[in-house]
Amino acid sequence: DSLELCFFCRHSRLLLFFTLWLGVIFLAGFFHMNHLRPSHPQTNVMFLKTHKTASSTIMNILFRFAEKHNLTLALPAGQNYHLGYPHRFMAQFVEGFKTMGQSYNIMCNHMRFNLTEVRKVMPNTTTYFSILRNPVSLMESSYAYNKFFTPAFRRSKDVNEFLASPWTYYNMSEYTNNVHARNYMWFDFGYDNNAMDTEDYVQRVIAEIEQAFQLMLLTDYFDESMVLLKDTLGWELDDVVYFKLNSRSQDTIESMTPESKEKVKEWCSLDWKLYQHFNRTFWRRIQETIGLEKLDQEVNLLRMRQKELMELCLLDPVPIDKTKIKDKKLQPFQSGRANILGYNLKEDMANETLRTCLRLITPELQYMSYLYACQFPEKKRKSTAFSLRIGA
Ligand SMILES: Nc1ncnc2c1ncn2[C@@H]1O[C@H](COP(=O)(O)OS(=O)(=O)O)[C@@H](OP(=O)(O)O)[C@H]1O
Repeated sequence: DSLELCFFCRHSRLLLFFTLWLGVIFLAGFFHMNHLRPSHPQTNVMFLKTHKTASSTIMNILFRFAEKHNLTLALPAGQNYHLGYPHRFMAQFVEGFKTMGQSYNIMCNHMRFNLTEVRKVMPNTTTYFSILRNPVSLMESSYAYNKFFTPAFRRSKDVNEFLASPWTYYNMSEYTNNVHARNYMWFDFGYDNNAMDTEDYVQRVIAEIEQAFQLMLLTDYFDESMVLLKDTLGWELDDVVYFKLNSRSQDTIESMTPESKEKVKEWCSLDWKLYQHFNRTFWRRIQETIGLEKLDQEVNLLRMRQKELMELCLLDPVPIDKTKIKDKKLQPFQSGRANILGYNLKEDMANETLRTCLRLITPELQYMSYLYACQFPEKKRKSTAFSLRIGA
C-alpha cells in the first residue's frame, strides 16, 4: 500500500510540474504576442520626418489622427513650414512653445533632430519613431527633387554623372546646401554627414539613435511598417490606412546604372550602415512581436481597406499629373525635375465621405496650414499659395 501511495505521490508531483510548465509556456506566449501592443492608443508621438522617405504620407496619417482625437500639434512658428531645417532643432521653433511648454501631443514636421530640445517640447511619455529608405533609391529621388537647389546636383548632368565622380561636383565648403547629396538621413538625425566613417563612430551614433527612437520604419517595406506602427502605438487599422503622397511621374524617375548603385553605398556609407542596421532590427522586431504570418495577414487587410477607400474617393485609380488636378488647391508642391503627382476626388460625395476622402489626399503644406489656422485662429494664416477649407 505504502509503495502504491509513493508511486502516486511521485506521479502527482510530475503532473503538477507539467501543468506549471505548460502555464509558463502559455503566459510567455501571451506576453510575447502582446509585447508591443499598448492597451490604450498612444497619443504622444514624435515623428522625425526624414527627407524623401515617404515621410509626407506618414505626416498625413499623423495629421488625421490628431484631428480625430483633438490633439495638439507642435507646428512650426509663424510663416515657417518646417522646424528650422537645416539648423538643429530648437524648442522655440515651435509655435506657442513659451506658453504651452510640454503640452503638445504630436510633432512631425521636417527638422534636424536635437533630442535635448525636442524633450523640452514633448511630454516624457512620448513615443519616438522615424523612417529610413534604401540610400540608393533615396539618392535618385533626392537628385530629382533638389536638382536646381543643391550645388553638387546643379553642376552635374544627371544622377549617374554625379555618382561617377561625386568629388568633382561636391564642395565641402557649401556644407548645408549640399546635404541632399550625401548621407542625407545621417544629417536629418542631427549628425555630420561628412564625418569620417570609422567603426567606433558609426556604432556610437547608431546606439544613440537606437536609444532615442523606439521604432524605426522602412520606406521599402511601407505596408509592413504601417502594421508595426499600428501595433507599437496601439492604434486601429484605419488609423494607418493611407494614399501614397508625393510620388513622381515615371518619366522623372531616372534609371541608375549598376555602378551608380554600388557607388552610393560607398559615397553615402554612413547612411548605408544606418539603413543596414535598422533593416536588420526591423525584421528581428517583426519576428519577436507579431511574427511573419500575422504580418502578412495584416498587410493584406491594410491593402484591402486602402483599395476600398480608393474606389470610394478617387476619380482615377492611380496618382495623376499636376496638370490634370482639377482643384488647384489640391496640387502638391513641386520641386526640381520631379513631377509630383496628386489626386482628383469623385464628385457628389456625401459630406462625411468627402471629409474623409479630402483629408487622405490633401498635400502636406495645405493640410498643415489648415491645422495651424485651427489651432491658432488668432494668428496670421500660413501663406500657402492655396488656403484650403477642409473644415467640419
Ligand atoms: N507608401 C509609400 N511607399 C513607398 N514610397 C512612398 C510611399 N509614399 C510616398 N513614397 C515615396 O516617398 C518619396 C517622397 O518622400 P517624402 O514625402 O518624405 O518627401 S519630402 O522630403 O517630404 O519632400 C517619393 O519617392 P520618389 O517617387 O522616389 O521621389 C514617394 O514616391
